[in-house]
Amino acid sequence: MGPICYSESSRHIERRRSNRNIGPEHPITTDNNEAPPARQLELGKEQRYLTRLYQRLDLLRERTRAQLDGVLAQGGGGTHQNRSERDSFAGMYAERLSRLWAVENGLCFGRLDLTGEKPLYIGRIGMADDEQARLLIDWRAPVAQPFYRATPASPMGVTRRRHLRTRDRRVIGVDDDLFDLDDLTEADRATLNGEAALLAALGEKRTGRMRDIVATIQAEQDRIIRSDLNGVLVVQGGPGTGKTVVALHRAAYLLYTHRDRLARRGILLLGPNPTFLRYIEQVLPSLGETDVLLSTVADLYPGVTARASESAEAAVLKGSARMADVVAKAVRDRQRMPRQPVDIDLGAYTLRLDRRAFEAAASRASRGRRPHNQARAVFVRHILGTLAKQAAKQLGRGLLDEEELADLREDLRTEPAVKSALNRLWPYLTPQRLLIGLFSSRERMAYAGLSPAEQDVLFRDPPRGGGHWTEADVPLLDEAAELLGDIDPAVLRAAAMQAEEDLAAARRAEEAERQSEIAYAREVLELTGMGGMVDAERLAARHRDDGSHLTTAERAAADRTWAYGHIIVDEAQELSAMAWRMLMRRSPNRSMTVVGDIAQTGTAAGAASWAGMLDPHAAGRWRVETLTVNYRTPTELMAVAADVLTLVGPSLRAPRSVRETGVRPWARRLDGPGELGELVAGQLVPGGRLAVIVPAAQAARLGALVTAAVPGAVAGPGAGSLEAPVVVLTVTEAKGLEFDTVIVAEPAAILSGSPRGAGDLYVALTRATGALGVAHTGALPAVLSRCAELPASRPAD
Ligand SMILES: Nc1ncnc2c1ncn2[C@@H]1O[C@H](COP(=O)(O)OP(=O)(O)OP(=O)(O)O)[C@@H](O)[C@H]1O
Repeated sequence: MGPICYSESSRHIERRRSNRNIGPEHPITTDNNEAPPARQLELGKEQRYLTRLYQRLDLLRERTRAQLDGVLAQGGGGTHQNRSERDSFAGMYAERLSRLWAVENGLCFGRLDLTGEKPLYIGRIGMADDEQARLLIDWRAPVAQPFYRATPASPMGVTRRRHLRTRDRRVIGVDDDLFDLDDLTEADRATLNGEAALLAALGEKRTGRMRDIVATIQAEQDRIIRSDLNGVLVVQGGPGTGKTVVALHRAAYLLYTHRDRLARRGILLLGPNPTFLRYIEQVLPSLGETDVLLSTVADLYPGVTARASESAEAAVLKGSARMADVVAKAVRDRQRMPRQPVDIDLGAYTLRLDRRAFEAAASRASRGRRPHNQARAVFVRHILGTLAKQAAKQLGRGLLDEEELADLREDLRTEPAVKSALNRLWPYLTPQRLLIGLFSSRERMAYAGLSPAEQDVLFRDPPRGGGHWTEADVPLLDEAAELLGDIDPAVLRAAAMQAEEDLAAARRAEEAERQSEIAYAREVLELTGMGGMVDAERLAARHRDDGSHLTTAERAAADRTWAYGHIIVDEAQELSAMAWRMLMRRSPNRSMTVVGDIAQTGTAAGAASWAGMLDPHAAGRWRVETLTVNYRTPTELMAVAADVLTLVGPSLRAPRSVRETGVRPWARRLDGPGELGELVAGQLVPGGRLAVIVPAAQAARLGALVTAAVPGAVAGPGAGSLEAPVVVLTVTEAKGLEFDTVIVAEPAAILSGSPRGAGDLYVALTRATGALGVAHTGALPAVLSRCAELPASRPAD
């Protein structure tokens, strides 16, 4: 037994293989499709099966909807327990229903024929009939594994792997890989062509949103998706090797396989920026999984939205590991005795706190490594004790018994002068207040160990309003929160009561929120087809009450100390040492998938090696898997990118591309930047998406030129950027994304724009799935000499 070999076509296949660099692990397949009647017969058979599956899906949806309706119809009355039981049933049915709706497209995409067994159909979810006979196998189930892993060398009992291509509810194609030559029938010959599914998927126009690849996962990717949950798995791979998409499928796989553990603790998926999260956000729902928290470092600290920008120098310094020590010292600075003793004027008499009294209280407070805000209670108790004794003496009351001293202590506690002295000596601190105080005082920065030059980089006046936090501040806030601990809720409540105006404003906001929830509930009802059956206002009210309805992801997002069941980090090479510390606190069990490419590191605070970033936290507990095949960028484009990669590191190797287009990348010299708009307009392909990737320093100017010249073009990563036919982005903004056509503008400025300029240019050149061009006003960098320089006004044919 072995892979099929037609005399004529095998040579053809070998040629296709070397062209597309598909490895020997792939079964040999042909695109011999000449047997229409036999092929039609196969299509008809598969259509009948698919129709049956959709009928079953419709039935399950109807049943689930009836169950949900039944629970909701019971209303909101009864005991608390009744209500909470009903809520959890309603939540369960609603989730099941949305899962059943999510799998409409591509419900079933494969069939596995195994020796001596009935064929298994593989799809997005598992389904059985009322007698519990399997109709469809979830792609994540162990029995589905051969669909992705079987090779001629190791067929895993598979005789045939069939890819079903469907549109809406119709079968439009079947492509087979055969592993058994013995029983080759006429029908088999008509459907052989296993690579077709992959190549068809890769050749499709991009929509601006990442799609799932569940039908065409490749063996090396499948191994990563199903890799063990424990420990840190690093997935290293060049651009376009599927790291992101594999990470997303791994999240879906882990939720399926370890649902109990992960449903409680949740999965966090960290991406580089909000645009990237929007780009990938549809993949998990299309796999039927909605309860994964997608976030960026900038959004990981509850209550802070870090969008301000700062110099690269400041970001690098804030990201360095020694900032942990700086923050710790900044906290200790707030527990220091002033140079002079503190006099507390109580009108009738004056109390004095000297160094001895302070140090005795401070050393008691610091025992047991309590966080600052909790230690404050011990400090205050001690100081009040000292002051009470002094007061007794001054009042001439001599020795007091314990009870009298306690009364005196309590009296002193409420004295404004005492309160104010205590607040100076050991203030309640929020992380925000600590950092603002640190960066606006050279004296405090010096105490925390920052040199005068570093103080110049970090100094900033205390901010007037919100919106001043940067991404690099977030791990520092988190670090500070660890050392400070929570503030006593009673203290917080008292402070909140004083803020009456805020409360009134909050009430008004709440009413607005209520209205928007009702509007949202209406939309949900329409979308799920439940309108008419359930009242939107009642549904909204249900979801407003006490938070018990929140999903795991929502609860985790609001809790800084949440420990996730698993964390997936994409573009992980960009994370600073301080960001890793923050993440590791959220992953005490060190169950993580870390996805990235050291060669694409753009930020100076990012990784130079995985060991450098992971050894401090998970020495001996991380393993590396490498992806080697580029599914995005055609060979011709990758050749240009590979030249640039040698500037990043002479020993680095670009991944091999799975396909070629026959179109060479071009370069076009512009007489002035003003020509850029016209050039871009000439490259538009109907229905295709084009990105112009520009140096950060010229983003505003070039963005304006392109948007003025091309209708519908968008500059920057804001709303609508993913859907626009043309978008102008910097390299940082384009990281992780892909487009049909890419034009890299002013590559020399990208190269010289940062210490990691070569890495940036490499990233920019590898964003295209189809065509690549370079537009330059100065000389073309020598490293891009492989591009065909176009003298004429028409850039490429
Ligand atoms: N097995 C597959 N079947 C179909 N498409 C695939 C497959 N693997 C990857 N792709 C496609 O290749 C493209 C690149 O994938 P992805 O963005 O995950 O790569 P990446 O390694 O994260 O790239 P980068 O590091 O450049 O951001 C995507 O369009 C993805 O859908």
